[in-house]
Amino acid sequence: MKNIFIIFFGGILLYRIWSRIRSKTTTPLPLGTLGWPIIGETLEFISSAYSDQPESFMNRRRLKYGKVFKSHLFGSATVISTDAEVSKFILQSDARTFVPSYPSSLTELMGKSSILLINGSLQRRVHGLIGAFFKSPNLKAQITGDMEKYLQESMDSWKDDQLIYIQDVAKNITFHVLVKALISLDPGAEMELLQKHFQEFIAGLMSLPINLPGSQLYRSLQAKKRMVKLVHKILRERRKNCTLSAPKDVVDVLLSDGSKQLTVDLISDNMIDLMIPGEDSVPILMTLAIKYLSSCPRALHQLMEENMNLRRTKIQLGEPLRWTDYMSLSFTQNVITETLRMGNIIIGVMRKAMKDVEIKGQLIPKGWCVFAYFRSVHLDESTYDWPHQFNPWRWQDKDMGTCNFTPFGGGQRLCPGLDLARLEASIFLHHLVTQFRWIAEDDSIVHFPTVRMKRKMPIWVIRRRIPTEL
Ligand code: HEM
Repeated sequence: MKNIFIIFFGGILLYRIWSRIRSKTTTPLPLGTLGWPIIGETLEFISSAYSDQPESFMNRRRLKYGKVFKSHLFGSATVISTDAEVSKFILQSDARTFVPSYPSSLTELMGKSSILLINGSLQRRVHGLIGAFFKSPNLKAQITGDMEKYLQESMDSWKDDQLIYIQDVAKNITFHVLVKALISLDPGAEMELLQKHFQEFIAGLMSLPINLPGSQLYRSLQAKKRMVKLVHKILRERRKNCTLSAPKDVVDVLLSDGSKQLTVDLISDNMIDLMIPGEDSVPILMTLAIKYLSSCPRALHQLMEENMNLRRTKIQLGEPLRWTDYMSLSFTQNVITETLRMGNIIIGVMRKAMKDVEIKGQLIPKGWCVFAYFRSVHLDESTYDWPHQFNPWRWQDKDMGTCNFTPFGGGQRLCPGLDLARLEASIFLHHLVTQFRWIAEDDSIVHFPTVRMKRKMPIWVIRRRIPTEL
C-alpha cells in the first residue's frame, strides 16, 4: 500500500516538475523588463498615462519587444497585450484560465461580491439577469422618456451665450436616469445625497491602498457604508411589498431570482457598482463626442442634418420619438462608435492567470497578471488609417464585431449596458444638435486614472430658432 502511494504521488510530482521544466524551456516569457524592485514600471506607466500622449509607455515597448511584452505594474508581474488576437483570447477565457484582478483600493471599495470581481456560475447568473433586463424594450422606453425629460428640463434653463459645462450636465442626467433604472429613486433630496456620497465613493477607486482616517480610501469606504444603508432600506421595503408583477428595476430583478445565491450584501454591492457608468463612462462618452465634433465641423453638420430630418419627420407624423428611432440613425451611431474608438473610456481590462497559459508561442505564468490594453489596438495605424483623426465615415459599411474594436470588452463579461450607453448618447446628441449651436472653449482630455475633460468641456450655447430652421 505504502509503495502504491509513493509511486502515485511521486509520479504526480515528477510530472509537475517535468511539465514546469518543459514549459520553461519550450515556451518563453514575453520580452520586456520588470523594472525596479516592488514598484516595477508603475511610475513610468502612470506618468505616461497622465501625459497628453498616454500611449507612449506602450508604444516604446511595442517597438522594442513586439505587441505582447512583460512588465511589473501595481505590485504584480504583468503580461501586457496590445495585440488584438491575444486580447480576444484573454476576454474569451473563463475563470479556469483568467479571473479579474484589479488594484486593491478598487477591490476593497467594490466589495468581494461585485459583478466585476465574482466568477463562474454566480457571475454568469448576475450578468444574465442584468443583461436581459437592460435589453428589454420596456426599460429602453423608460430610459428614453427619462433621458428626454431630464435633458429638456436642463436645456430649458440655458440662456443664449451662456457657458455650459457639458461634462457636468451629462453626469447629472445620466446618473439620475441610471439610478432610477436600478432602484426607482426619483430626483429629489435623497437622490442629491446619494450622488454626493457616490462622488466621494468613486474618488477612491484608484487611490492609494491606505485605509486610515483622513485618507481618500477611508472617506470613500465611509461614503459606501452610507449608500449601502440606503439600498438596504429599499430592499427591506421591497421585500415587505413584494408583488408578482413585472420587475420595474434592477433591484426587483435580482430580488425575484429564485436561486438563493443572491444575498442582500451581493445585491447592495452591485447596485452601487452599477451606478459607476452613470457617473463615469456614459457621460464621458457624451462629453468626448462633443469634444470631437467641435473640432470636426463636417461631421457636426452631417449629424445635425440627420437628426433634424428625423425631428422633421416625427413632427409631420405627429409622433413622439421612440428608442428605436434614436438607434436607427446610422451617422449618429458612427459618431458614437468613432468616439468610443478614439476616446478609450475603458483603456483595458486586467486579469490574473490561474494556470500557465501559452498564447501565440509565449507564456503567461500562473499567478501573473495580464492587462489587455485596448487603447493601443484602437489606435493602431495598421488597422485604422490616421488613427488619431476623428473620422466617423470610416465606420460606413464596416463590421464593428471584430477583435480590433472592443470598447465594451468581450466574451462572458461583455458589457451588458452597451445598448443603453449608445441609446443615452444618441438621445443626448439628438437634442443638443437640434436645439442648439455652440462654440467650444479650449479643453483637453485627461486620461488617468479615468478619462475626463480637464475643464469639463465648456461650450457657449445659442438656441436654434426651431420653426424657421426645420
Ligand atoms: C460608454 C459606456 C460604457 C463602456 C465604455 C463600458 C465598458 C465596459 C467594459 C470594457 C466592460 C468589461 C469589463 C471586463 O471585462 O472586466 C464592462 C463591463 C460591465 N459593464 Fe460596462 N461600459 C459602459 C456602460 C455601461 C452601462 C451603461 C452599464 C449599465 C449599468 C454597464 C454595466 C456593466 C457591467 C455590469 C459590467 C460587468 C459585466 C461582467 O463582468 O459580467 N456598463 N463595461
